[in-house]
Amino acid sequence: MSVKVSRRAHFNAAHRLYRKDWSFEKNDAIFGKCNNPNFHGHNYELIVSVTGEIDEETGFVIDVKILKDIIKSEIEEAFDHKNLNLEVAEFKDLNPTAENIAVVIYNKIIPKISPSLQLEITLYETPRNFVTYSG
Ligand SMILES: Nc1nc2c(c(=O)[nH]1)N=C([C@H](O)[C@H](O)COP(=O)(O)OP(=O)(O)OP(=O)(O)O)CN2
Ligand SMILES: [Zn+2]
Repeated sequence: MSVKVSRRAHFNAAHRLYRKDWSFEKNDAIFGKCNNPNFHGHNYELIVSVTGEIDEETGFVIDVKILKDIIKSEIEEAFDHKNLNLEVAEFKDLNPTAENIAVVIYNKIIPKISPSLQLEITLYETPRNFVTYSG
């Protein structure tokens, strides 16, 4: 019996969408107000979902306390109240779009959970814009 277990989390972060190898004009044409050189911020809402078989002894797919601690150490402590472009190594040369942030989050969490479990990341950049990545 396969069940999906989810944990919500959130972090606030600043970012700028642009490419260093493009002119300001080209970045402006592609990324518009998201290319503001002074950055802008979002209240990111994160849903981390883990799917797998229920353990017969515990009744858990994964203990949500373990999931909570992984999200805290791997994501919240690394991203919350940070400038993603300037302060988070993964985005030094990677545009911090919602898509790329979701992939980075997936890659940080996947080594911390059992290989028998499937991981899915849903990231809301705004209440209306969200992405989902599952490897
Ligand atoms: N595919 C993507 N498109 C956009 C991304 C992204 O990460 N992936 N990001 C942005 C901006 O960073 C930002 O999210 C845009 O915000 P905004 O347009 O203000 O979004 P809202 O939902 O608040 O806007 P509405 O006014 O409600 O439409 C842009 N594109
Ligand atoms: Zn933005």
